[in-house]
Amino acid sequence: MLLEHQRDLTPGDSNSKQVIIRCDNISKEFNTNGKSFQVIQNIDLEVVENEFVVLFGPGQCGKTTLLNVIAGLEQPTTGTVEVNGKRVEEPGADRGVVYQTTALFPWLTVLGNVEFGPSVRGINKKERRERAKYFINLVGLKGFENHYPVKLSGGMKQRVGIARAYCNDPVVMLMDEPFGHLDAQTRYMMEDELEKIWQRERRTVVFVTNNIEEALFLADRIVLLNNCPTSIKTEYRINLPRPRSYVDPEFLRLRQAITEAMDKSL
Ligand SMILES: Nc1ncnc2c1ncn2[C@@H]1O[C@H](COP(=O)(O)OP(=O)(O)OP(=O)(O)O)[C@@H](O)[C@H]1O
Repeated sequence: MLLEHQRDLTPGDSNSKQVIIRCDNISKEFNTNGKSFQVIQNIDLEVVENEFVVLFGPGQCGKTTLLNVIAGLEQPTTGTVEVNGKRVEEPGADRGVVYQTTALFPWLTVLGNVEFGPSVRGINKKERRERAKYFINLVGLKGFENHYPVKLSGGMKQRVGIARAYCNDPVVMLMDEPFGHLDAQTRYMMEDELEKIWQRERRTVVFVTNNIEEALFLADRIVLLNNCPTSIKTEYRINLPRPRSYVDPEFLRLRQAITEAMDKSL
């Protein structure tokens, strides 16, 4: 059944906004001990400026691999990725990444971690400190600038990870289950915070999750992936007003419909 939200999903159809991420016929095979294992099969995906796209699909279907290909951490076996018109061949500062467990430098403070990227890029101290403080503030960590990571909770570490990625002024944010390790209450809070941050500091986002509530809370568009080797099963434009309510009847209806669609792809 075609949901109302699945209409208008041809690439480039999103109000004619500029395409920022273009994945063209991506396939990925891993070779382990002489055996090849296909994880991604012929994915075409376009993400337009400031769009929040969620990659949603069954466990181990290949979501992280696809994100890593966009990040330049994995090379596709066939196909190409472009970000802002530039071919992706390796990781780059134009792509900020946030992972499930954020690897912060333990010997640097919150401020040191957040301004690390701009300092490597040669941004002068005054400018990078101002930027770092702005983003530390934005993620709700004002007052923790001089704390070391070991003193921070899991949620606070993820906030630092988000501030660090933003501080490097990326064109796109790539987020791989950034709240997957948090307890349920903190996770809801962080989803809410991320939505607010994104409303203030718009970026093109690709966010990986296997949590349907999280996907519906955050996405402009949910890309539902098939089981491994993964391909795009279908897509849903999520037009619910923001901030969203987890108990809104339309939210619940979509939650059920998308969950059922995913179950069929298992
Ligand atoms: N470097 C690698 N070498 C070999 N196989 C790999 C490699 N990276 C991932 N895989 C395999 O590819 C498949 C997809 O993994 P991937 O982590 O991309 O899926 P996922 O959908 O993100 O999983 P999850 O929902 O558990 O986060 C898995 O079977 C995994 O074991």
